[in-house]
Amino acid sequence: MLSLKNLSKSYKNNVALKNVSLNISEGICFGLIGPNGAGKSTLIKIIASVIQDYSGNVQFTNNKIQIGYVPQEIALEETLSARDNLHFFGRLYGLKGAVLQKRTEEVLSEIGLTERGKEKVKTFSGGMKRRLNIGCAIIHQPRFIIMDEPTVGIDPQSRRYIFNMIEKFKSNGFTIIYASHYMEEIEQLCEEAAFMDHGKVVENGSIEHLLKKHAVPSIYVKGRMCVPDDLSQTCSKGKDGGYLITANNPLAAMERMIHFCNENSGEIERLELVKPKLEDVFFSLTGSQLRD
Ligand SMILES: Nc1ncnc2c1ncn2[C@@H]1O[C@H](COP(=O)(O)OP(=O)(O)OP(=O)(O)O)[C@@H](O)[C@H]1O
Repeated sequence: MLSLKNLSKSYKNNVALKNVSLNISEGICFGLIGPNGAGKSTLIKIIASVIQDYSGNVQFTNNKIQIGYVPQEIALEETLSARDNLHFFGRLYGLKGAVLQKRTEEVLSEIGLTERGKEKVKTFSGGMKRRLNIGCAIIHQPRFIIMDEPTVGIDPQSRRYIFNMIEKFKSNGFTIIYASHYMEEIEQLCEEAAFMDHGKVVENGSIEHLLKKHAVPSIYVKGRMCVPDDLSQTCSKGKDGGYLITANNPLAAMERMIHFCNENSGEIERLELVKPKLEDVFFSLTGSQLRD
């Protein structure tokens, strides 16, 4: 367990974190979500010990736990090869000799760069750099991996590759903290998440709990028909000329639509349940006002 208690951090007059407390269980992927400037990177840097002048307490149950930190900005030496970058980071973590050689080859294979190991990083695509950035963070085999927006600016293939790596980390019992703006990534990868805004945790819990508490399901209906008065209050225009109706009991709303249509000789072309999304939770908790 990682326990964060009353973490606060200011950059001169700018308050980045205000009394953040969280418990993060081991063996899960924990998502950090929030608009620009919410404080996610600051929190991550405190956990990774990159920032040390803060108030509050960071406590790991296992004091000897090793951390791998994947920073938001790619931190590689462009003029060196992938292999030499891995060597460099491995040596920083105290690896040497045959162990360092073995780990370097293992990591190159894990990040799909064995064939390109000799090439200079400056010739790499965004996806290759992101994968190598992760490789440098796991060279010392940490069981706790912190990733700050690791899929920014990459193609779907590299993203899929990184997701598969994360699934493998999870099946090996590793703990991952994953910050992202991409809500569908958090939904797909994480068991639990915290929403941050203006330096505070505004909500946290399991993804299921967050969706249940903050997002209302909807139904989508399209056809030659009207919407009954009792559903029209929560009805808005959907795509392709259909209607989106939010309803706490979507199955009852679907039944109501079918009956109403039958009674009024309408015709339904499409009727679907629209599952609530984490994005709905995000806007419900943080609003839609721009942050810059
Ligand atoms: N080195 C710094 N000096 C001054 N202010 C900073 C510094 N780093 C962050 N801040 C400020 O602290 C606040 C929190 O920033 P932080 O980078 O932690 O947020 P974030 O949620 O990670 O944002 P983003 O999604 O844009 O990466 C912001 O107001 C930011 O401008």
